[in-house]
Parts: sequence; structure tokens; C-alpha cells
Amino acid sequence: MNALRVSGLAVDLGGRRVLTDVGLTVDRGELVGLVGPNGAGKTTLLRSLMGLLKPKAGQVEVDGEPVRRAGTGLGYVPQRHEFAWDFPLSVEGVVMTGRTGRLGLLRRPRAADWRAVVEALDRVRMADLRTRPVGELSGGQRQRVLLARALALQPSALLLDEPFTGLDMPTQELLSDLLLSLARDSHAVLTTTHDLPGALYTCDRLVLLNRTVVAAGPPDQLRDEKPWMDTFGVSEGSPLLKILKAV
Ligand SMILES: Nc1ncnc2c1ncn2[C@@H]1O[C@H](COP(=O)(O)OP(=O)(O)OP(=O)(O)O)[C@@H](O)[C@H]1O
Repeated sequence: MNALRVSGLAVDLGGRRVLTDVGLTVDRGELVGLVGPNGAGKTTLLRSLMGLLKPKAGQVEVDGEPVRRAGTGLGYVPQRHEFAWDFPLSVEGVVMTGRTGRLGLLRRPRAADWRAVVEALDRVRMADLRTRPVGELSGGQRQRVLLARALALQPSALLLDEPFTGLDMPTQELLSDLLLSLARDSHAVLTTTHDLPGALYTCDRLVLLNRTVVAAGPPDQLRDEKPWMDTFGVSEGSPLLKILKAV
């Protein structure tokens, strides 16, 4: 059973079809990279799965069950710049906002909520900074806080939007190790990225998206240049295609 299964997804924005007949799966244990050019619809896909945009058509299943309310069972890590880092909140306060939908009527966190927050912070190795104001954190630390915030909901699948952008190489490596270990601990992890060498090197499978899924599979089965040319709109001899051979 797939942790996440999407089929026939179509999304319109501003009166224009942005995604057409998108189908993909992510299993527990897998780190899957969603790659495609600017404007391909990667963010739109993640936001649709989370219920932040309403699809025109399509089905989403989480753990084999059709999802009635979008976002159920999914943890979402938005792009870092979308978060209000100047808000006066501590690291643990931000991670607790991940539990908002689960808090009781009084909206007061209970012991189970704090346990989930502590576990999530431990998982991303940020427990020692839990009382630090988030505005004081580095880019890599902020990324881990957003990841902990998604983990605090104890989701089946994690969806991350460009988590590697703006991070230096060692920090990218730490983050991809963390995503791999989350996958191996039985999460399904789907991440968008523009870092093609990193994706080819680290991900178990790649999904090539340009308004629809052009190709999908393990990196070593995506060595044919054609789907990359179709997805990214590049021609033979493009440096992008050389990356395929180099990795
Ligand atoms: N609110 C909106 N109204 C109309 N069109 C939109 C809106 N948001 C995005 N789009 C369009 O939808 C398409 C897909 O955008 P999206 O941001 O999902 O692409 P992306 O693959 O995430 O791109 P990038 O790699 O640049 O982040 C683009 O053509 C974009 O211009």
C-alpha cells in the first residue's frame, strides 16, 4: 500500500490549467525528489495536496484511504521565505503551531502535544535550541524547525518545498541525510528541489514534472536524455544533460 497516492489531479490557477492528470505515488521508506523547471507546478502540486488550493479533479489517498479533507496525514514544509520569521516566537512555539489543528477546544497544549514537540525537535537535533527566538536562527536551523513543525503532527508523508535552496553544501548534506533517515524510519518523503545533482545522488526515485508527470523512477533508470529534455525544455548538449552523465 502506498503512503501517498495521487491520481488524475488537475489544478487551475487564474483561469489557466496549471496541472493536468498528475499521478504519483510515494511509499513509506522512500525519499522521492520532485523536479522540474520554474513554473512547472511543483509548489502548486504540494499546496493542492495540503488543501491550500482546490483541485478541479483527481484523487488523493493516504495509507490506502481516500482523503476527504486535504492535508490529512500529510506534513507540509513550506519554502523558508514563506514563514514569518520576525514573529516573536521561540523554536518550540513555532513547532507547536504544527499541532494547531489537533489542540483541544481551549487551544491549550496538553502533555501529548508537548511530547510530540519535544520528539520532533529531538528528531531534527534542535532540542538544545528550543527556547531560542526563531528570528535568531540560521537558514539551516530554520529549515530544521519547519521540518520539526511538520513532524509534530506525526504524519505518514512529508511534503517539502525547496528545502535545500539557499543552504551551503555541508548544510544541504546534513539535511538530505536527515530526510533519508526520516524516510528509512518509515515516513514517505516527497521533496521539490532545483538541486539536480543532489537529487540524482540522494533520492530513491525522481518524479519529473512539467504540468504533468513526464517520467518517474529511480535515478539510474532515468539516464535517457529525452524525458529530461521534454521536462526542462533544453536541447542536446545542454549542461543540464551533462549532469546526468556526471552523477
Ligand atoms: N496565484 C496564482 N494565480 C495564477 N497563476 C499562478 C498562481 N500561482 C502560480 N501560478 C502559475 O502556476 C504555474 C506553476 O507555478 P508553481 O509556483 O507551482 O511552479 P513551480 O514548479 O513551483 O516553480 P518554481 O520552481 O519557480 O518554484 C506558473 O505558471 C505560475 O505562474
